[in-house]
Amino acid sequence: MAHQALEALIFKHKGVYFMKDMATPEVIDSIEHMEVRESDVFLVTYPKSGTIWTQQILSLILNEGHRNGTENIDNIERAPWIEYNIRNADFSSRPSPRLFSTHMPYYLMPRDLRFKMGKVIYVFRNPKDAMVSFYHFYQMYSKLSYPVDFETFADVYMSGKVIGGSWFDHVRGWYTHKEDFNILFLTYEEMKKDLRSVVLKICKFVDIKLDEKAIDIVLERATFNKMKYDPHANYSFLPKDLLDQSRGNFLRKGTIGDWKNMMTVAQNEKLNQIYKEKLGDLPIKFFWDINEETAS
Ligand SMILES: Nc1ncnc2c1ncn2[C@@H]1O[C@H](COP(=O)(O)OS(=O)(=O)O)[C@@H](OP(=O)(O)O)[C@H]1O
Repeated sequence: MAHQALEALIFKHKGVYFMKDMATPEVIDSIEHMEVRESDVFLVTYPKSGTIWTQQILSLILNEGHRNGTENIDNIERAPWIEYNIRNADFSSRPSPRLFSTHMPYYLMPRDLRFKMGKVIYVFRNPKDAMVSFYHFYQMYSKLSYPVDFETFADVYMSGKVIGGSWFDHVRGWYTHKEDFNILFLTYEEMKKDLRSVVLKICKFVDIKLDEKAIDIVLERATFNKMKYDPHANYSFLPKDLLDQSRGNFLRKGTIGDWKNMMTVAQNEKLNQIYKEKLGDLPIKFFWDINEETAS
């Protein structure tokens, strides 16, 4: 029953799951033909992997008005989702450089990106923390008629029947097709460990030169505590009938290793096994705990 409640929120299209009532197969299919500009930046993530954090960083890097607080633009408007265009933004009339967000797999992206037009920033997070964050997100998701327990959620997540599909397929797909795109890979964990280096990497990738003072402002405004209370960044602007943040916060804990407080030994072993089967051959390393010195 609880499994059914979760599955009722999504629909499957071309091998991956989307939020019901928020996207249609026609819109998703049309994205392939979207015209891409050289200066476009597509932020791609599996859900709960650092999307809104990176949206904030990119908004700060690309817009002086965002850094000095003179503009009044929500990050969802600045970096609209291409598959969930809830504010009906007219993508073609947006000034450059345009910024877009998406949770889509590589094979549904605009075709022009394959010709190395535009830039892709792919941020991924270890699958255990992404799962725990996702579980808490579902508690706030207003379309879910009653709370789902963690055991059920972990089951559904590991089978990939959640928004965005399987974490394992998403990461594998993007990682093994990276040569097809002009792409920068980042991890949530490296952002946590050394945000300055990540911000410098992003600046280089998007070809923006900022002085030290501007970099410091980006770092300061992208901290967890600053973002938690920044109405342009914390997604409090989402309608309550979509996400009810009185039941939790989008900016919840913002750390590495919270999975240890939630997952049972059996769940952890099961996830490790799936990881080994699906990604064991790839040279990907993660920090699984905030105190780890080197990724494993
Ligand atoms: N500034 C900053 N620092 C550290 N962590 C941050 C920050 N901003 C967002 N977050 C954490 O990112 C998690 C939400 O992921 P997403 O933004 O990808 O969610 S979504 O896919 O767009 O729904 C969610 O993780 P959890 O706290 O583990 O739930 C957020 O807290």
